[in-house]
This record gives sequence, C-alpha cells and structure tokens, in this order.
Amino acid sequence: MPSSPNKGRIGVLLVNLGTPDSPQTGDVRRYLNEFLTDGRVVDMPAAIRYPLFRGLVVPLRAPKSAKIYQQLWTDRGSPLLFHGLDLQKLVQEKLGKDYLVAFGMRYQNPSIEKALEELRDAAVERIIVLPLFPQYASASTGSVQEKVMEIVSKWWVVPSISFISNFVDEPGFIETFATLGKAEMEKHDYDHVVFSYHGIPERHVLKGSLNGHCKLGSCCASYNKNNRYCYRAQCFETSRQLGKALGLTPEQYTTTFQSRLQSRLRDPWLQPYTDEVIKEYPAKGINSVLAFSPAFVADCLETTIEVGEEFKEMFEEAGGKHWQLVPSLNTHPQWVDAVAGMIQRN
Ligand SMILES: C=CC1=C(C)c2cc3[nH]c(cc4nc(cc5[nH]c(cc1n2)c(C)c5CCC(=O)O)C(CCC(=O)O)=C4C)c(C)c3C=C
Ligand SMILES: [Fe+2]
Ligand SMILES: [Fe+2]
Repeated sequence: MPSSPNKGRIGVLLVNLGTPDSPQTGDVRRYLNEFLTDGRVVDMPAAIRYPLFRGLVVPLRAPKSAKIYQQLWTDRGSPLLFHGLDLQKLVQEKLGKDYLVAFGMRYQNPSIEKALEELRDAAVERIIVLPLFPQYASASTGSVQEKVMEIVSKWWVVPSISFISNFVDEPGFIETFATLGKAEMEKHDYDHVVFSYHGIPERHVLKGSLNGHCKLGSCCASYNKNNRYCYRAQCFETSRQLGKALGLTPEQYTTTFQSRLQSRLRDPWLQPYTDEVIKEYPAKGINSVLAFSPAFVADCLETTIEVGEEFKEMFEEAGGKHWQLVPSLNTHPQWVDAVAGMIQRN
C-alpha cells in the first residue's frame, strides 16, 4: 500500500491471554484474580463469583500455580509474553511503515489499554484487532473484544475497528503446524496423533449456539453457517485441516480437550478429556503419540507443562513408550507471514 500524506498508518493490535508478572505467589494471585473474576471465563453471577474466587478458589490455587509457573519461567520470563513481543516485532518488520503493530495482554501486562493508547497517540487511521486464539471462545476472543470495546467506548473519538474473530482454517496457521509436525514425524514413527485443545465448560458452547443448533453431538461434525462461532465445531475443523495437511486418515488422529478447572461432576467440560483418553492408549496398542496443542499459537503453561510434561508422565505411567509435543508456532517465519497476511487481507 503506498504511503500518502493524507493516509494514516493502520494500527494493529495483537492480543494474547495474559500471564503473571513473575512466578511468585503474589503475582500469580493478582493474575488469577483478574482472570477468574472475568464473567466471560467464570459465568456465575458477580455477587457469587467475586467472593468465591477472590476469597477461596484463587488463594488456594495461587501457590500451586506459582510452583508450575516457576518450572515454566525462563531467563526471558514467561514464554507467552516473550513470544508475543517477538511476534509483534517481526510482524511490524514484515508489514512495514504503513502499519503500526502493538501487543497487549487481556490480563495483567502489557495491558490492552496501554497498547490501544500507543495506537491512538500515533493517530492511526483504523485499528485491526487480532486476538491470538485460533478458535473463537467467549472466554478468550470474546473477552478481548469486550475489553477493547470497553476501552475505546470511553474515548472522545472512537476509531474504526475491526476484529479477526478466529483463524480456524487459515492456510498459513495450518501449514506452519504441519511443517512443525512433519519435522517430528521424520524423526520418529508414531502410532497416533492427538490434537489437544483447551477445554471450556459445555455450558459455554450451548450458550453460544446459534438458534439452538449445537447439541454437543454430531452437529459440530462439519463447520458451516449454523455453527460458525461454535468453539467445538471450530476445534474439529482445525483438526480436519491439520489431519489433511499431515496426510493422516481420520482414524490416525483424535481430538481431545484439556485444562478443565472445576470438577467434572458439577460442571462438565468439553469431552473427551485428554488425560482420560491417553491413559487408555497403551492397552489399545498405541505406544507412541505425537501431540499438538492447536488452541495456542505460542508455547505457554498449557503446552509446555501440561501437554509436554504432565501428559507425557501420565502416558508413560500407563505403559506408553514415546510421547512428543509439537512446539507451538511462536515466531516461525511461516507463521509471521501468515499473521501479516491475515492483517493485509482485513
Ligand atoms: C485457547 C484459549 C483459551 C481459552 C478458551 C481458555 C479458557 C479458560 N481457561 C481457564 C482457566 C485457566 N487457564 C489458564 C491458563 C491459560 N489459558 C489460556 C488460554 C485459554 N483459556 C492460556 C494461553 C493460558 C496460559 C497462560 C500462561 O501464562 O502461560 C489458567 C492459569 C494456569 C493455572 O492456574 O492452571 C487457568 C486457571 C478457564 C476457567 C477457561 C474457560 C472457562
Ligand atoms: Fe485457560
Ligand atoms: Fe456446535
């Protein structure tokens, strides 16, 4: 796009979920307090949510989570943060001077507010918001969208804004994961592939169902105009596209859901649960598994620790021999191109 004196730059806001400022209990508590009192994450009435989570759930969870964050932490801090900042820099370089790329986190730092102010102060012509979640969930993408709208609604001049709500089947997203997966497949023969997505409560899926279409059954087996915003249907679509790109038959891969927060007896989350599925594999003759985490585009607690370490341990305890996590997209050049492409086409 040619520069012109009358044309402002296009502002781009990349957003990820957020991470604590440090792996110490106090910072983890602050992060969890902000995250778990978001009504799109825990959809209880505020009068119950705040006292329950601030008074009981978070104080109990924070010291345990802090221990896990200490395992994850690197010299550069939290991977979710430094991969995000690196991505911002590389996408800026790729898009050039007609764009200004900012990065923010939905919870904690750097805040979405600061990032939006940076774009406003640079007098950008319009803003494109790209939440870095491939599949739309109200608890992730929806929450980012709400926060952005809440902030700009208070500005005197509200700029033109567009949101990229998902990139479930974006070729560059699929192809980068396929490149990373094929690199692992060349090193080892795998009996099976698992695509493990971040879970959400089933209730969240039903609440998002258009005209009552979604019944948590075969309704999500194809991705179409009736379930365009259904997280479950989107996860299955990503798995289908990844399966195709990796040359797998449907029997060679399984879609599962991880990271459930509450007891499944009280509050069922999307199923099948990854931990339950993989524990049964060795008895079925599946001894080597290649695992993808396609609900994330950067390595974080949920990929490196949960899939890369905890699931590996569970699988091996059940008798499995080889468990391998495919690294996330992070700053892979193909992924940087894909992000720049999604923005240029917007
Ligand atoms: C892929 C997008 C995400 C959705 C959807 C999502 C829903 C969701 N998450 C929780 C609770 C927790 N998630 C936690 C970590 C975490 N979650 C996402 C993304 C999504 N969550 C990311 C990227 C991360 C990792 C952050 C990092 O710092 O590395 C945590 C914190 C860790 C822990 O204490 O276990 C919690 C808690 C709920 C309840 C929910 C939907 C209702
Ligand atoms: Fe989460
Ligand atoms: Fe659905």
